[in-house]
Amino acid sequence: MANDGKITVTNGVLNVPDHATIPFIIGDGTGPDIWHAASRVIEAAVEKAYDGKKKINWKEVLAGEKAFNETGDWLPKETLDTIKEYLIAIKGPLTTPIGGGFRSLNVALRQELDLYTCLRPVRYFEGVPSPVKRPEDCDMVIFRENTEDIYAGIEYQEGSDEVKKLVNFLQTELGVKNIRFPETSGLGIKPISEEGTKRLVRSALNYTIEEGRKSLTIVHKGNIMKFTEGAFANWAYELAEEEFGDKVFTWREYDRIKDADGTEAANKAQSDAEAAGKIIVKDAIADIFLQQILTRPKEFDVVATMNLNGDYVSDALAAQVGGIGIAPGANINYESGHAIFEATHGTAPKYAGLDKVNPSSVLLSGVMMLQHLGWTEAADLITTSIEQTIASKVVTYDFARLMDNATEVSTSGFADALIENL
Ligand SMILES: NC(=O)C1=CN([C@@H]2O[C@H](COP(=O)(O)OP(=O)(O)OC[C@H]3O[C@@H](n4cnc5c(N)ncnc54)[C@H](OP(=O)(O)O)[C@@H]3O)[C@@H](O)[C@H]2O)C=CC1
Ligand SMILES: O=C(O)CCC(=O)C(=O)O
Ligand SMILES: [Mg+2]
Repeated sequence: MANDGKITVTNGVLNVPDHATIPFIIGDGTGPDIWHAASRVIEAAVEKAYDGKKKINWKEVLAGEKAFNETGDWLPKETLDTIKEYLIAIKGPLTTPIGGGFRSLNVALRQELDLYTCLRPVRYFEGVPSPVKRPEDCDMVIFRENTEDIYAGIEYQEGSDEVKKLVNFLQTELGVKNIRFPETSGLGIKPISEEGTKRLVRSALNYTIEEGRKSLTIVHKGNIMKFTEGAFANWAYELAEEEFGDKVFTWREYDRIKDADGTEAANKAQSDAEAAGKIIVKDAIADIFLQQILTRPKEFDVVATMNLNGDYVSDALAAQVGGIGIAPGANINYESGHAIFEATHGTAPKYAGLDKVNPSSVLLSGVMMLQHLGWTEAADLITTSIEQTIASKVVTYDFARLMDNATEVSTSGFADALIENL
């Protein structure tokens, strides 16, 4: 096989061979259940769309429990090297221990490969049971900054020498007086940078333009964390106005017009901008945002936010369209071309090996991957098949328990039904 099926990138554009080699991590817990189902559907869709002309050659790389059992290493260097070399990968979920133990392998992969955008589209599939009245109103795309924030892992344990030094430094050098219980505090540091913010917001605005979306909402808690979350909002607006000036109308612009010429002039400027097809760049404080995505979801479209907010928002929005069983995602560096596609959910360990959970999240992550490769025909076949299969009420347990007259199928049974409906 020429070039061993390697995908390459030239000036940000992918070169994808017809027989592409894609590394995959099978994942912990329910990872193998969903991977076996999803990979079968992807293979069948590619075969049907291209009649053998295009093909994916899966290349397994190890991480998590399987890696530890086989190599003694949770995230072997070979895995990182292979993904670096082959550019695009897909993975199942990996376990992270709580309150101690090793740091997240999922986060480590994103940091090692500098996959600064966590892209999580949230859309409704007709027939999926949802806790809200009009789930179809929720059609949002989350751009979550993926390398900074408290996920950088700069955290010191209560009682450690490091925390004592840091508390002492904060109190004596910086005059900090309000660590409420300095002897028994653990401390975490939250780095948010101008570069990190701007590259994320640039990717979100490029996407907004390319996909013909209408608005970008910057979600932050900048009233409380002024120099991290507040700075994120400021840099986001700055980037939007400096680099996308003729294509956007920002709420900062609105405020400037309002201050100079009054509310009526500002309202007119915004409606003129909307009529001209400009993207409205606005912001929302994270707490009210979590309320408004439920009460007025139509007002939100593309969303840009930091790592922790993005993690919470991802699961909250997934719930609105039927839950974490149908929530895909991708971790992308648009410049290097590196990308790892993965579901939003975790390992769901209580269901491991039961052939029970919904494979749609990792499968739709595969659909995102096919779109990213330009293999849109195969991607569309899978999307349509998921639509038809759910509409016929053939679903896994998570949907079946909330639907009347559903036919509950296993993970592999759902994959069979999807292949049948391709
Ligand atoms: N990117 C990654 O690899 C991620 C890894 N994790 C890790 O996963 C582990 C478990 O995390 P936890 O917080 O329990 O979250 P999980 O997402 O693993 O599971 C929580 C619940 O979500 C539902 N769920 C999850 N996956 C599916 C699916 N495929 N189909 C249907 N329902 C599903 C189940 O709900 P119900 O009980 O109602 O049936 C499950 O009990 C932790 O170690 C965590 O760190 C977490 C998130 C992302
Ligand atoms: O890495 C983990 O274990 C959890 C990460 C997570 O929840 C996410 O990225 O959505
Ligand atoms: Mg999460």
